[in-house]
Amino acid sequence: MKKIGLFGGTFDPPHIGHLKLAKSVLQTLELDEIWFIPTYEPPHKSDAIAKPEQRLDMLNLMLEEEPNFKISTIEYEIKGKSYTYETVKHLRKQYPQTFFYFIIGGDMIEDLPKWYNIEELKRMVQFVGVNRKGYSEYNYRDVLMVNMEEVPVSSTAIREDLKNRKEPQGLTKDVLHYIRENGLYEN
Ligand SMILES: Nc1ncnc2c1ncn2[C@@H]1O[C@H](COP(=O)(O)OP(=O)(O)OP(=O)(O)O)[C@@H](O)[C@H]1O
Ligand SMILES: O=C(O)c1ccc[n+]([C@@H]2O[C@H](COP(=O)([O-])O)[C@@H](O)[C@H]2O)c1
Repeated sequence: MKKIGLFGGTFDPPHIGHLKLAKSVLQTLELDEIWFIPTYEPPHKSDAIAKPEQRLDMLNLMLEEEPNFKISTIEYEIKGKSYTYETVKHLRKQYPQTFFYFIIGGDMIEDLPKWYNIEELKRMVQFVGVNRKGYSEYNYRDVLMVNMEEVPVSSTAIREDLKNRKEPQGLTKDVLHYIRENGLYEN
C-alpha cells in the first residue's frame, strides 16, 4: 500500500516553513509522496488575499524541483469552502489502495475537535502534527507527532512585511519574484 501525506493549507503565500515541514514528515514517516492541497476557500479563516489561481502558481513555483511533492487541485474542483472531510472522502474513493496521512502544524491541533465531521475524518486518515514555534504543548491523543527544528516563518508575517515594504523572510526566490511581479500583499 502506498503511503501518502496530504498537506492542506491556504498557502497565502507558500513559504519555507511549509517546505521544511513536508520534508521532515516525508523522511520521518518514510512516505512515498506528499500531496500539497491548496484550499479553494479556507473553511475556518477569513478569505485569502491572493486569488486561488495565484496561490496555486506560487505553490507550483516553490515545488518545481521537489520530485516527491505533488499538488492536488481537488479542492479547486470541488469549489466552495474546503472541508477536509469532503476532500479526503473524494481522494479515498479515487485511490482505494492508498493509506493517507493528513499533516497539520502544531498551531492547528487544538482546533481539530471543531473540524467538520472530525470523528469520521479521524477514522479515514492518520493525523500527523508537526511542532511550530509558540505551540509546544500537545494534548490530542489521535495525532502522531513528528519533530522538526522549528521554522519561525508564517504567511501572516510575510504579508505584514510586504505591506510595510520590509524584506520578507522565508520565501523562495521564485515566489518572491512572482509576488513582486503581481503586486501581491502591497496594501
Ligand atoms: N513555520 C511553520 N512550522 C510548522 N507548521 C507550519 C508553519 N507554517 C505553516 N504551518 C502549517 O502549515 C499548514 C498550512 O499553513 P497556512 O497555509 O495557513 O500557513 P500559515 O503560515 O500558518 O498562514 P497564516 O499565517 O496566514 O495563518 C497549517 O497546518 C500550519 O499549521
Ligand atoms: O475541515 C475543516 O473543518 C477544517 C477546518 C480548518 C482547517 N482545515 C484544513 O486545514 C488545513 C490548514 O488550514 P489553514 O487555514 O491553516 O490554511 C487546510 O487544508 C484546511 O482546509 C479544515
